[in-house]
Amino acid sequence: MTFLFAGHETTSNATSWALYLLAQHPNVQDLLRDELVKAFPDKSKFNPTFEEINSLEYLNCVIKETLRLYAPVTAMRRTNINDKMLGDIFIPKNTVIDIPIATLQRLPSIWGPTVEDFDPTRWLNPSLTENVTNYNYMPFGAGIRSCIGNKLALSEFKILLSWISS
Ligand code: HEM
Repeated sequence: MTFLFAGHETTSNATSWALYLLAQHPNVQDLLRDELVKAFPDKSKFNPTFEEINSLEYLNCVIKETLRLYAPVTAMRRTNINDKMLGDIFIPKNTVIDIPIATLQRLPSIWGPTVEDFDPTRWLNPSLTENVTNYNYMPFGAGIRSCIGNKLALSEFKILLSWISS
């Protein structure tokens, strides 16, 4: 049941947003299609391996940027089990902490003035991603309870999008 709920809605939601963004940005769609047609010239033989689908740089950027702007899981909740200092803030034991994934992924202080833009190439530009870490870009969560289906989801998402876009 967990796999059904955690694995179905999230990936279908991400794919829908990717298609919406591609429809809004035909230039991105063209660049993606160019990469796909080059990698898989004969669509009737489209059956990529894990390595092949993950070697596509622009596709990877489109996926990362979609998950940044429209994180399917918008927030996570944790309860700290011990008293803790976070910088100079004291967090007492048993405090419920919300981790706002979607907000972190749209903070101008991290992503700069183009934060609201759908710009897959930001992932190729170190000056636009220099402040990005696993703790402010985390569509699959972070730490030991992060998404167990991460790699499966990314492969599924990439294959679906490639099939539709090529
Ligand atoms: C784009 C697709 C997906 C996204 C964005 C996503 C995101 C996440 C996030 C953020 C968490 C942590 C939630 C929390 O701790 O409150 C999580 C946990 C989890 N995900 Fe995913 N997920 C995706 C796809 C999948 C798939 C395909 C599966 C399985 C087939 C899956 C199975 C799980 C499971 C079992 C957990 C709980 C792990 C644990 O508590 O140790 N997810 N996911």
